Amino acid sequence: MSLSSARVLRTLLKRPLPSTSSRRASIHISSIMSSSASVAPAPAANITQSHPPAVSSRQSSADYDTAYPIEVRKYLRTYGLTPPAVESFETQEKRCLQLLENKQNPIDKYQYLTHLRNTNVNLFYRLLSGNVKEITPVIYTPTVGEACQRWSELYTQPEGMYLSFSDKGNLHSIIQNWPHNVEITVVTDGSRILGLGDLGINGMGIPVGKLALYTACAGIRPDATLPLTLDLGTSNEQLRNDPLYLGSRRDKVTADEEREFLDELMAALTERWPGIVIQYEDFKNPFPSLERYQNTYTMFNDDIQGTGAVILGGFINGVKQSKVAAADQRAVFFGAGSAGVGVAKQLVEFFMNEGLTEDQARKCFWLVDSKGLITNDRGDKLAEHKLYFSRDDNEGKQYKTLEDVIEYVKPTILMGLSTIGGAFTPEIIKRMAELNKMPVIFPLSNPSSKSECTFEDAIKYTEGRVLFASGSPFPALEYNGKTLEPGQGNNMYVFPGIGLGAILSKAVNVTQSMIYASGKALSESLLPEEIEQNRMYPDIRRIREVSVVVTCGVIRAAQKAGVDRELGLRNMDDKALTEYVQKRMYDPFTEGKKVQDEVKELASHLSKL
Ligand SMILES: NC(=O)C1=CN([C@@H]2O[C@H](COP(=O)(O)OP(=O)(O)OC[C@H]3O[C@@H](n4cnc5c(N)ncnc54)[C@H](OP(=O)(O)O)[C@@H]3O)[C@@H](O)[C@H]2O)C=CC1
Ligand SMILES: CC(=O)C(=O)O
Ligand SMILES: [Mg+2]
Repeated sequence: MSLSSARVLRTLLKRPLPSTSSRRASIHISSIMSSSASVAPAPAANITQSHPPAVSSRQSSADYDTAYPIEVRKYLRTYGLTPPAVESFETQEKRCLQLLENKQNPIDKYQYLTHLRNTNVNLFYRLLSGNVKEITPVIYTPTVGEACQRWSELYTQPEGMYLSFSDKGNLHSIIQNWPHNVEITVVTDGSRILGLGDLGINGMGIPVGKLALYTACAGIRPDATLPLTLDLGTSNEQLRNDPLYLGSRRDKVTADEEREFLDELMAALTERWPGIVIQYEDFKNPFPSLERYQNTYTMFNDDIQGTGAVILGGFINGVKQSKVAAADQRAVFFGAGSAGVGVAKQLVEFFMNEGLTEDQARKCFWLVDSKGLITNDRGDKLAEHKLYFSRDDNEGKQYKTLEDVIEYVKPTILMGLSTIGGAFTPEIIKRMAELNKMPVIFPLSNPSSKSECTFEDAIKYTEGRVLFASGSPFPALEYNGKTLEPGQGNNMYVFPGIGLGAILSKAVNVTQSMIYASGKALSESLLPEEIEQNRMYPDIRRIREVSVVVTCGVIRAAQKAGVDRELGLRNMDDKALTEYVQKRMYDPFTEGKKVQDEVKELASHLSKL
């Protein structure tokens, strides 16, 4: 494309471009009119002057794809900036997989993948989509746990926004610095990162990882995602004393200060990007913010609600195998925090749908925290979120250890959301196997080091009869001549579909019915052969098609609740809705093709002049 065409192109581009975004147009025009590598429209004036350069380059990194044909490189003005060969996707993938394999440890692999995402975003997502089972454990749990623990040590570039408590009063203005239009953000204050405790702003790895899954699993465009970390101080003294720590060295703000900050944040985000979906993640006490914002903003809490939905999905399929009726279920939850209570509440709703009254359903649950079984007469002041499940039928007796609780309750279900690795000892697992034909044992704490037991132990000590799902992945096992696949009860099966469903339906709120629908849709996404294999969760390699099913379920629930604003979707039958969702998903395999089509179309316009 010659420079003399620039004026003609400028006239042409006053019209909307045929296929790709105006972003592409701005790259093209700016790259032709000047030699600067400008990417995004300038932000409004604000107190911070410039964009972080690495963020900008991350968002334009697709332009340096070695799969682009020569004419596309010329169009993008990247000709000569990449090696001459025009590569197939297969060759690119081969190199990436080789490089990954040659890295000795998980964190090196994590760093390589971060680099790849920042230098060729479409290739990163092609690689991830084609190897989701192998790569998810590197960019998400368990490796993301270590990445967060070492974030300050390993830091090389910004990958999202950091907002500090000292920025209060200016959040609206600072948010204008983000150079892209955002459809979804994942926000954390780092105060409970997986089961690893308060990691302060080092928790940024979680929004980055979750949003990468949003793109890979639900096809939300990478540049429409905003990883957001709130620097509200940290209770982690070791971090505050670490010379490399990149956050404020102050103690955690008070609950009142946090609320004021979040009020301003929520208003600022929605003012800049009306309709933005806001996912809360890994806050130490997320109940107040969920309560406060769920009816006012398009937001949800992944640890309470997403986890509840994903366990609901697997549990519905587990019950079909164990055939234990709702009325006969007795569930012991080891851990009564956001995830424990979130999951228990979701299962209460399921038991009610199975015919129990709310009180009957609630009575099927015994929750255990760091002080033992939660009862009304335990003698301590219970946190608000524990009250609903607090028992009043313990006849004055207190049960302090998990073993004691198991002997008392004789459970059919044992859930682990405690952050205590190895808490389900061989004795506990064996006891569950004595009590049940098919015990449900879900060690759901993350990362793997915090899992309450391994898949191997669960199989060994139940003689292969366990219905098992863990939060972090475990390898498959050979047992009695059969290959057994562990279930992965991780909210990654549902949050991408909850987010995409909320975006596409333009939901004003994320209702409880939408959350429930996501779990229900997940349970219905199993293929006949997966049911045949007694799986509770679909093969993770199908996560993209599963996310479409979940998204459709969420959209239908939004319509039923009347919170949708994209009314056109109401008239679509299920097939049309599925196709609509699929069409709206970013596909890293066809991105390059779109640019090629654009080049062809422009060339054809020019030839007619
Ligand atoms: N699989 C998945 O998709 C998900 C997994 N998780 C995982 O679940 C775990 C918990 O998360 P979350 O609920 O948000 O965390 P919280 O900090 O909110 O809750 C942790 C709970 O575990 C209890 N606990 C801590 N130590 C012990 C102990 N020694 N014995 C018994 N109970 C104990 C705590 O007790 P107390 O209340 O007394 O402090 C608390 O009730 C994390 O590891 C997280 O990674 C979370 C979300 C999703
Ligand atoms: C999976 C997840 O959200 C967690 O462990 O916190
Ligand atoms: Mg979480």
